[in-house]
Amino acid sequence: MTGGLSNAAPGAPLRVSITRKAFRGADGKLVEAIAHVAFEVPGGSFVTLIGPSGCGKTTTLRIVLGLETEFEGSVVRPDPDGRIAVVFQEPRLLPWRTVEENVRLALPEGIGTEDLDELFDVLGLSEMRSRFPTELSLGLARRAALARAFAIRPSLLLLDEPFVSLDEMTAARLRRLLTTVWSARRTTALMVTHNLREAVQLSDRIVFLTERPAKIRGIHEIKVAREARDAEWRETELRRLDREFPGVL
Ligand SMILES: Nc1ncnc2c1ncn2[C@@H]1O[C@H](COP(=O)(O)OP(=O)(O)OP(=O)(O)O)[C@@H](O)[C@H]1O
Repeated sequence: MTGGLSNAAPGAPLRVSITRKAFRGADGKLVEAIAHVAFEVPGGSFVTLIGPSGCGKTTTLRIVLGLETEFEGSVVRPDPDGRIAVVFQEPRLLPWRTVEENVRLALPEGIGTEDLDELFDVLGLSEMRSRFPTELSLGLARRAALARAFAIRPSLLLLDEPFVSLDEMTAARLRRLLTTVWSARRTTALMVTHNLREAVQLSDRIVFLTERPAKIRGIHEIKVAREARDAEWRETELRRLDREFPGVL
């Protein structure tokens, strides 16, 4: 069955309600990926999906993106004319283009390049604009991928484990940069991660999923302002979530 994918009014939430998604495996058997996953991402907020490996997180993002159309349920996107930006686990930059060219190539018609200076500056990429992706560390390449995503002024931003396989210091720096750039260019964002620390630092809402086939295990709201989430607050919050959702931390 093909699920509904439509666009709501600008500023509206992203509404996801997937009542079933199954894949046919190579052996012909059906693999149930998602049993029932329903949540909202309020307009201009940052929501994280967290759950065990293989539980259906990327599949949920692919459904929101419109790449998977065979599912039961509905997805209502926030903006009828809006652009969607995606940041994948791998930066996916064109190796034969410079950092700046990679970003410019993503710009749709009607989006000027005048504020790219500010974007590169915020992301600490000003000196890297004319470098090629092979000349960048993985951390810098991830920053370039963030620049490319924010440059198009998306009304919906999807992030699929954007900081996986980085050392903790680099990942922490990137999380801070993401918070800064997202605060400056606020958009409705949905991120997938395995990392509860990351979720606690970045999110307004965390959606916990069960093992495959994914169901909602619980939804946790974070009302504390990001700038007030210091190390002590984060540790207390993590302990609280670890008690409520054992095994995630
Ligand atoms: N195209 C496909 N064909 C068959 N099975 C698939 C396909 N895509 C995903 N699956 C299966 O669906 C389930 C959910 O996959 P998905 O990639 O969404 O999980 P995930 O939660 O993102 O995993 P991870 O955290 O490891 O990235 C897995 O069992 C996976 O093997």
